[in-house]
Amino acid sequence: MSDLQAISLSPIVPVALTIAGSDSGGGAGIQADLKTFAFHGVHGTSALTCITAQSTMGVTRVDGLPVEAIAAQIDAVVQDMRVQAVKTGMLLNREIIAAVVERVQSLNLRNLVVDPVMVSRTGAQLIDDEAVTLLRDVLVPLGAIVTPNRYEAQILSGLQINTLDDMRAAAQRIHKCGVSGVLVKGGGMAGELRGVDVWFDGDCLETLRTVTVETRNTHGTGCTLSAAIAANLALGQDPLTSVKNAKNYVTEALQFALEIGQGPGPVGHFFPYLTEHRRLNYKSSP
Ligand SMILES: Nc1ncnc2c1ncn2[C@@H]1O[C@H](COP(=O)(O)OP(=O)(O)O)[C@@H](O)[C@H]1O
Ligand SMILES: Cc1ncc(COP(=O)(O)O)c(N)n1
Repeated sequence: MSDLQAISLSPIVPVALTIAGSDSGGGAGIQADLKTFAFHGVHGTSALTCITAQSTMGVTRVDGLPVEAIAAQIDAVVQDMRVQAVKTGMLLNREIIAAVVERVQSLNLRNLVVDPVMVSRTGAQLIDDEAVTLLRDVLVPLGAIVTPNRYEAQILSGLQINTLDDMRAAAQRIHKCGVSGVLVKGGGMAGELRGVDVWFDGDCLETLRTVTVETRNTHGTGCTLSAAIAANLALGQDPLTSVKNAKNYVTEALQFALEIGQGPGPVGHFFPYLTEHRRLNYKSSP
Protein backbone atom coordinates (compact mmCIF):
# COMPACT_ATOMS: atom_id res chain seq x y z
CA MET A 1 0.00 0.00 0.00
CA SER A 2 1.35 3.45 -0.87
CA ASP A 3 1.73 6.12 1.81
CA LEU A 4 -1.04 8.09 0.11
CA GLN A 5 -3.50 5.18 0.33
CA ALA A 6 -2.55 4.59 3.94
CA ILE A 7 -3.37 8.19 4.80
CA SER A 8 -6.69 8.19 2.99
CA LEU A 9 -7.70 4.87 4.67
CA SER A 10 -6.68 6.09 8.11
CA PRO A 11 -9.77 5.72 10.36
CA ILE A 12 -9.14 8.78 12.52
CA VAL A 13 -8.05 12.10 11.13
CA PRO A 14 -8.20 14.67 13.92
CA VAL A 15 -10.27 17.73 13.09
CA ALA A 16 -9.73 21.23 14.51
CA LEU A 17 -11.84 24.36 14.02
CA THR A 18 -10.61 27.95 14.01
CA ILE A 19 -13.10 30.76 14.59
CA ALA A 20 -11.09 33.82 13.55
CA GLY A 21 -10.50 36.65 11.11
CA SER A 22 -8.83 36.61 7.71
CA ASP A 23 -5.43 38.28 7.20
CA SER A 24 -5.06 39.13 3.51
CA GLY A 25 -1.28 39.19 3.99
CA GLY A 26 -1.34 35.48 4.89
CA GLY A 27 0.73 35.76 8.08
CA ALA A 28 -1.82 35.75 10.91
CA GLY A 29 -5.51 34.91 11.45
CA ILE A 30 -7.23 32.07 9.63
CA GLN A 31 -4.35 31.72 7.16
CA ALA A 32 -1.80 31.11 9.94
CA ASP A 33 -4.19 28.75 11.74
CA LEU A 34 -4.86 26.54 8.73
CA LYS A 35 -1.15 26.30 7.87
CA THR A 36 -0.43 25.34 11.47
CA PHE A 37 -3.17 22.68 11.53
CA ALA A 38 -1.87 21.26 8.23
CA PHE A 39 1.67 21.13 9.54
CA HIS A 40 0.47 19.03 12.48
CA GLY A 41 -1.45 16.57 10.29
CA VAL A 42 -4.79 17.82 11.60
CA HIS A 43 -7.66 18.56 9.24
CA GLY A 44 -8.34 22.29 9.54
CA THR A 45 -11.83 23.78 9.35
CA SER A 46 -12.73 27.44 9.73
CA ALA A 47 -15.48 29.88 10.64
CA LEU A 48 -14.55 33.34 9.39
CA THR A 49 -15.55 36.22 11.71
CA CYS A 50 -14.18 39.22 9.83
CA ILE A 51 -12.08 40.16 6.86
CA THR A 52 -9.06 42.37 7.41
CA ALA A 53 -7.27 44.19 4.60
CA GLN A 54 -3.84 43.65 6.10
CA SER A 55 -0.19 43.29 5.22
CA THR A 56 3.10 43.34 7.10
CA MET A 57 2.55 47.14 7.18
CA GLY A 58 -0.67 46.95 9.23
CA VAL A 59 -4.46 46.78 8.93
CA THR A 60 -6.19 49.23 6.56
CA ARG A 61 -9.77 47.97 6.80
CA VAL A 62 -11.87 45.49 8.81
CA ASP A 63 -15.29 44.14 7.82
CA GLY A 64 -17.19 41.97 10.28
CA LEU A 65 -19.35 39.16 8.94
CA PRO A 66 -23.04 38.87 9.89
CA VAL A 67 -23.41 36.82 13.08
CA GLU A 68 -25.80 34.45 11.28
CA ALA A 69 -23.07 33.67 8.75
CA ILE A 70 -20.59 32.95 11.53
CA ALA A 71 -22.99 30.68 13.41
CA ALA A 72 -23.88 28.86 10.18
CA GLN A 73 -20.21 28.10 9.45
CA ILE A 74 -19.71 26.66 12.93
CA ASP A 75 -22.92 24.60 12.66
CA ALA A 76 -22.02 23.26 9.21
CA VAL A 77 -18.67 21.95 10.42
CA VAL A 78 -19.76 20.62 13.81
CA GLN A 79 -22.91 18.89 12.56
CA ASP A 80 -20.87 16.95 10.01
CA MET A 81 -17.48 16.27 11.59
CA ARG A 82 -16.19 15.28 14.98
CA VAL A 83 -14.27 18.38 15.98
CA GLN A 84 -11.67 17.51 18.63
CA ALA A 85 -10.42 21.02 19.36
CA VAL A 86 -11.43 24.61 18.66
CA LYS A 87 -9.55 27.90 18.79
CA THR A 88 -10.89 31.42 18.70
CA GLY A 89 -8.92 34.38 17.35
CA MET A 90 -10.06 37.86 16.30
CA LEU A 91 -13.75 38.24 17.23
CA LEU A 92 -13.96 42.00 16.52
CA ASN A 93 -17.09 43.10 18.42
CA ARG A 94 -19.71 42.33 21.08
CA GLU A 95 -22.22 40.79 18.69
CA ILE A 96 -19.69 38.37 17.23
CA ILE A 97 -18.37 37.38 20.67
CA ALA A 98 -21.94 36.77 21.91
CA ALA A 99 -22.75 34.64 18.85
CA VAL A 100 -19.60 32.54 19.28
CA VAL A 101 -20.27 32.08 23.01
CA GLU A 102 -23.80 30.94 22.21
CA ARG A 103 -22.60 28.32 19.69
CA VAL A 104 -19.76 27.10 21.94
CA GLN A 105 -22.26 26.55 24.75
CA SER A 106 -25.12 25.06 22.81
CA LEU A 107 -22.89 22.73 20.74
CA ASN A 108 -20.90 21.88 23.88
CA LEU A 109 -17.58 22.49 22.10
CA ARG A 110 -14.65 21.01 24.05
CA ASN A 111 -10.91 21.64 24.07
CA LEU A 112 -11.46 25.35 23.47
CA VAL A 113 -8.34 27.51 23.14
CA VAL A 114 -9.20 31.20 23.52
CA ASP A 115 -6.61 33.52 21.98
CA PRO A 116 -8.06 36.76 23.39
CA VAL A 117 -7.06 38.97 20.46
CA MET A 118 -7.62 42.44 21.94
CA VAL A 119 -4.32 44.32 21.90
CA SER A 120 -1.43 43.99 19.47
CA ARG A 121 2.07 43.24 20.70
CA THR A 122 2.83 46.93 20.33
CA GLY A 123 -0.01 47.84 22.69
CA ALA A 124 -2.70 49.01 20.18
CA GLN A 125 -6.28 48.00 21.13
CA LEU A 126 -7.90 45.96 18.33
CA ILE A 127 -11.50 45.63 19.61
CA ASP A 128 -13.83 48.07 21.38
CA ASP A 129 -14.18 48.38 25.17
CA GLU A 130 -17.56 46.62 25.41
CA ALA A 131 -16.16 43.69 23.45
CA VAL A 132 -13.20 43.48 25.85
CA THR A 133 -15.56 43.16 28.83
CA LEU A 134 -17.67 40.44 27.21
CA LEU A 135 -14.63 38.48 26.12
CA ARG A 136 -13.18 38.61 29.64
CA ASP A 137 -16.38 37.84 31.51
CA VAL A 138 -18.10 35.35 29.21
CA LEU A 139 -15.81 33.71 26.64
CA VAL A 140 -12.58 33.27 28.60
CA PRO A 141 -14.26 31.24 31.40
CA LEU A 142 -15.40 28.68 28.79
CA GLY A 143 -11.82 28.00 27.67
CA ALA A 144 -9.65 24.98 28.35
CA ILE A 145 -6.73 27.33 27.75
CA VAL A 146 -6.48 31.12 27.32
CA THR A 147 -3.35 32.63 25.73
CA PRO A 148 -3.09 36.39 26.46
CA ASN A 149 -0.02 38.39 25.44
CA ARG A 150 1.47 40.89 27.88
CA TYR A 151 -1.12 43.64 27.25
CA GLU A 152 -4.09 41.28 27.10
CA ALA A 153 -2.97 39.72 30.38
CA GLN A 154 -2.90 43.20 31.93
CA ILE A 155 -6.53 43.73 30.90
CA LEU A 156 -7.68 40.26 32.01
CA SER A 157 -5.89 40.44 35.38
CA GLY A 158 -6.06 44.16 36.14
CA LEU A 159 -2.33 44.04 36.99
CA GLN A 160 0.62 45.86 35.45
CA ILE A 161 3.11 43.41 33.93
CA ASN A 162 6.79 44.32 33.83
CA THR A 163 8.57 41.37 35.44
CA LEU A 164 8.43 37.57 35.51
CA ASP A 165 6.78 37.75 38.93
CA ASP A 166 4.11 40.03 37.43
CA MET A 167 3.48 37.43 34.69
CA ARG A 168 3.13 34.73 37.35
CA ALA A 169 0.72 36.85 39.42
CA ALA A 170 -1.34 37.66 36.32
CA ALA A 171 -1.60 33.99 35.29
CA GLN A 172 -2.89 33.11 38.76
CA ARG A 173 -5.35 36.01 38.81
CA ILE A 174 -6.72 35.17 35.34
CA HIS A 175 -7.17 31.54 36.38
CA LYS A 176 -9.69 32.68 39.00
CA CYS A 177 -12.15 33.69 36.26
CA GLY A 178 -12.86 30.00 35.57
CA VAL A 179 -10.63 29.06 32.62
CA SER A 180 -8.77 25.75 33.18
CA GLY A 181 -5.31 26.76 31.94
CA VAL A 182 -3.65 30.15 31.48
CA LEU A 183 -0.62 30.87 29.31
CA VAL A 184 0.71 34.43 29.67
CA LYS A 185 2.95 34.99 26.63
CA GLY A 186 6.13 37.00 26.80
CA GLY A 187 6.63 38.15 23.20
CA GLY A 188 5.88 41.74 24.24
CA MET A 189 8.21 41.72 27.27
CA ALA A 190 11.58 43.43 27.29
CA GLY A 191 15.12 42.02 27.38
CA GLU A 192 15.66 38.46 28.49
CA LEU A 193 11.94 37.96 29.18
CA ARG A 194 11.10 38.26 25.47
CA GLY A 195 9.74 34.88 24.49
CA VAL A 196 9.39 33.58 28.07
CA ASP A 197 5.85 32.34 28.82
CA VAL A 198 4.14 31.45 32.11
CA TRP A 199 1.67 28.58 32.54
CA PHE A 200 -0.82 28.15 35.41
CA ASP A 201 -3.55 25.50 35.66
CA GLY A 202 -4.53 25.73 39.31
CA ASP A 203 -1.80 23.35 40.51
CA CYS A 204 1.22 23.84 38.36
CA LEU A 205 2.88 27.25 37.92
CA GLU A 206 5.59 26.81 35.28
CA THR A 207 7.90 29.14 33.40
CA LEU A 208 8.40 28.05 29.79
CA ARG A 209 11.64 29.17 28.18
CA THR A 210 12.99 28.62 24.70
CA VAL A 211 15.77 30.44 22.94
CA THR A 212 14.98 34.07 22.17
CA VAL A 213 14.95 34.49 18.40
CA GLU A 214 16.50 37.73 17.19
CA THR A 215 14.12 38.71 14.41
CA ARG A 216 11.69 41.52 13.69
CA ASN A 217 9.56 39.06 11.69
CA THR A 218 7.08 38.04 14.39
CA HIS A 219 3.79 38.57 12.56
CA GLY A 220 1.40 35.74 13.44
CA THR A 221 3.24 34.28 16.44
CA GLY A 222 0.19 34.44 18.71
CA CYS A 223 -2.20 32.94 16.14
CA THR A 224 0.30 30.23 15.29
CA LEU A 225 0.86 29.35 18.95
CA SER A 226 -2.85 29.02 19.79
CA ALA A 227 -3.53 27.02 16.61
CA ALA A 228 -0.62 24.69 17.44
CA ILE A 229 -2.02 24.21 20.96
CA ALA A 230 -5.43 23.32 19.47
CA ALA A 231 -3.78 20.92 17.01
CA ASN A 232 -1.95 19.16 19.84
CA LEU A 233 -5.19 18.90 21.86
CA ALA A 234 -6.91 17.44 18.77
CA LEU A 235 -4.10 14.88 18.58
CA GLY A 236 -4.89 13.81 22.15
CA GLN A 237 -2.10 15.54 24.05
CA ASP A 238 -2.77 16.90 27.55
CA PRO A 239 -2.95 20.70 27.96
CA LEU A 240 0.57 21.35 29.32
CA THR A 241 2.21 19.03 26.76
CA SER A 242 0.19 20.77 24.04
CA VAL A 243 1.43 24.16 25.19
CA LYS A 244 5.07 23.02 25.37
CA ASN A 245 4.95 21.38 21.93
CA ALA A 246 3.29 24.48 20.48
CA LYS A 247 5.91 26.78 21.97
CA ASN A 248 8.71 24.67 20.47
CA TYR A 249 6.97 24.80 17.09
CA VAL A 250 6.62 28.61 17.20
CA THR A 251 10.28 28.96 18.16
CA GLU A 252 11.32 26.93 15.11
CA ALA A 253 8.93 28.81 12.83
CA LEU A 254 10.40 32.09 14.17
CA GLN A 255 13.90 30.87 13.35
CA PHE A 256 12.73 30.53 9.75
CA ALA A 257 10.57 33.66 9.70
CA LEU A 258 10.16 35.21 6.27
CA GLU A 259 11.66 38.46 5.05
CA ILE A 260 8.51 39.27 3.07
CA GLY A 261 6.99 42.75 2.73
CA GLN A 262 8.18 46.02 4.21
CA GLY A 263 7.04 45.51 7.80
CA PRO A 264 7.50 42.61 10.25
CA GLY A 265 7.22 39.44 8.14
CA PRO A 266 5.36 36.26 9.04
CA VAL A 267 6.78 33.20 10.79
CA GLY A 268 7.77 30.32 8.49
CA HIS A 269 5.12 27.69 9.18
CA PHE A 270 6.65 24.97 7.01
CA PHE A 271 10.13 26.36 6.46
CA PRO A 272 12.02 24.37 9.09
CA TYR A 273 10.98 21.25 7.20
CA LEU A 274 11.84 22.20 3.66
CA THR A 275 14.80 20.36 2.21
CA GLU A 276 18.18 22.07 2.55
CA HIS A 277 18.24 22.66 -1.21
CA ARG A 278 14.91 24.50 -1.28
CA ARG A 279 15.69 26.40 1.88
CA LEU A 280 18.85 27.84 0.35
CA ASN A 281 16.71 29.36 -2.39
CA TYR A 282 14.80 31.45 0.13
CA LYS A 283 16.08 34.29 2.20
CA SER A 284 15.35 33.58 5.86
CA SER A 285 15.60 36.04 8.73
CA PRO A 286 19.08 36.79 10.12
N1 LIG B 1 11.67 36.81 19.82
C1 LIG B 1 11.10 35.70 20.26
N2 LIG B 1 11.83 34.59 20.53
C2 LIG B 1 11.25 33.46 20.97
N3 LIG B 1 9.92 33.33 21.18
C3 LIG B 1 9.14 34.39 20.94
C4 LIG B 1 9.66 35.64 20.47
N4 LIG B 1 8.63 36.51 20.29
C5 LIG B 1 7.51 35.83 20.64
N5 LIG B 1 7.79 34.56 21.02
C6 LIG B 1 6.85 33.54 21.44
O1 LIG B 1 5.77 33.54 20.51
C7 LIG B 1 4.57 33.19 21.16
C8 LIG B 1 3.53 34.28 20.90
O2 LIG B 1 3.75 35.33 21.83
P1 LIG B 1 3.45 36.86 21.60
O3 LIG B 1 4.30 37.34 20.47
O4 LIG B 1 3.60 37.52 22.92
O5 LIG B 1 1.91 36.83 21.17
P2 LIG B 1 1.00 37.87 20.34
O6 LIG B 1 1.34 37.63 18.90
O7 LIG B 1 -0.38 37.45 20.69
O8 LIG B 1 1.34 39.25 20.80
C9 LIG B 1 4.92 33.01 22.65
O9 LIG B 1 5.16 31.64 22.92
C10 LIG B 1 6.20 33.84 22.78
O10 LIG B 1 7.01 33.40 23.84
C1 LIG C 1 -7.01 38.58 11.34
C2 LIG C 1 -5.98 38.70 12.42
N1 LIG C 1 -6.11 37.96 13.55
C3 LIG C 1 -5.18 38.04 14.51
C4 LIG C 1 -4.10 38.89 14.39
C5 LIG C 1 -3.05 38.97 15.48
O1 LIG C 1 -1.83 38.43 15.00
P1 LIG C 1 -0.60 37.94 15.93
O2 LIG C 1 -0.58 36.44 15.91
O3 LIG C 1 0.63 38.55 15.30
O4 LIG C 1 -0.86 38.45 17.32
C6 LIG C 1 -3.98 39.64 13.21
N2 LIG C 1 -2.94 40.49 13.02
N3 LIG C 1 -4.94 39.53 12.24
